Amino acid sequence: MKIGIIGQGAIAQYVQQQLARRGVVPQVVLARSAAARDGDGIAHVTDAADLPGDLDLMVDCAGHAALAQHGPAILERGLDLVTVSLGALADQDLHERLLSAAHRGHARLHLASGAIGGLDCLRAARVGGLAEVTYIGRKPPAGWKGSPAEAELDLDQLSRPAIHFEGTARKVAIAYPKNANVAAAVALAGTGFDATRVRLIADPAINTNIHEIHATGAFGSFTFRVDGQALPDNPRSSALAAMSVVAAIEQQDAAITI
Ligand SMILES: NC(=O)C1=CN([C@@H]2O[C@H](COP(=O)(O)OP(=O)(O)OC[C@H]3O[C@@H](n4cnc5c(N)ncnc54)[C@H](OP(=O)(O)O)[C@@H]3O)[C@@H](O)[C@H]2O)C=CC1
Ligand SMILES: O=C([O-])CC(=O)C(=O)O
Repeated sequence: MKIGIIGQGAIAQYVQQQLARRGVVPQVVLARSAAARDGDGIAHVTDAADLPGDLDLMVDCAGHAALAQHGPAILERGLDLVTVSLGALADQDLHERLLSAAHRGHARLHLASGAIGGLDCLRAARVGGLAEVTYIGRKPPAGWKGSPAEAELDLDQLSRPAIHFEGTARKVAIAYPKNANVAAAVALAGTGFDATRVRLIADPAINTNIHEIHATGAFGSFTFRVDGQALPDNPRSSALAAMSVVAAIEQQDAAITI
């Protein structure tokens, strides 16, 4: 597969390392600057129009702004796109633009599962009717740096768990673009952005990113919890999110998928 990657941060680097283990070197990186990293030897471009014509897949590891900036043009030229920036779809206008670009280009936008699991259960349960879905995200204070939690709490002085957001998945996905893509994943697999309830907690007693789903419906009830290790280069982002991108790439090439 000929792959291009958007971004060169913590997730993108993990993905590149894992691809290298599988003998795959990305053809191109779409970045904010065309200057290649020392020794990476990969072409860098800053505009989707400059991507090589023979790519099989683009992979967004760069966040909401990058998906909004490049996603529609990539899909419109007929290139499938894997993204980890699911929360961007809470913006209805962008959602529409991505959808119509995908239709026009006969391309697909694949949403990586990210730092959470259990989305298959929600997707199936939705068929019979979901009554209530709640997502609770809990991270150490450092994991909320650079988010609206800083305006609610003194993250450096926290001595007990503190809630800094309660509301809908739509609100949180837009307000916390670097931290609440998981809420968007739960919403998109389950009851949607406006019906999914979300609570975010900064907890000084933990050192993992803990994500929980509680769902009830015609199927019965379901609880999911993951204690995720953060990526060494970014305490905000769980390693599982980067792993899910690699898993999504592997699915694109597989004859049998799960
Ligand atoms: N679905 C999920 O569960 C999760 C999703 N995420 C999403 O993934 C994103 C990336 O995470 P992570 O790698 O840890 O973050 P980092 O901050 O480590 O890296 C972000 C990278 O994206 C690049 N970037 C930002 N905007 C653009 C743009 N417009 N065009 C091209 N590149 C751009 C940055 O470029 P530069 O170097 O120039 O700053 C940087 O290389 C998060 O912002 C979040 O939205 C994160 C964790 C979990
Ligand atoms: O990586 C995580 O634990 C979750 C995250 O940042 C997000 O949902 O955007």
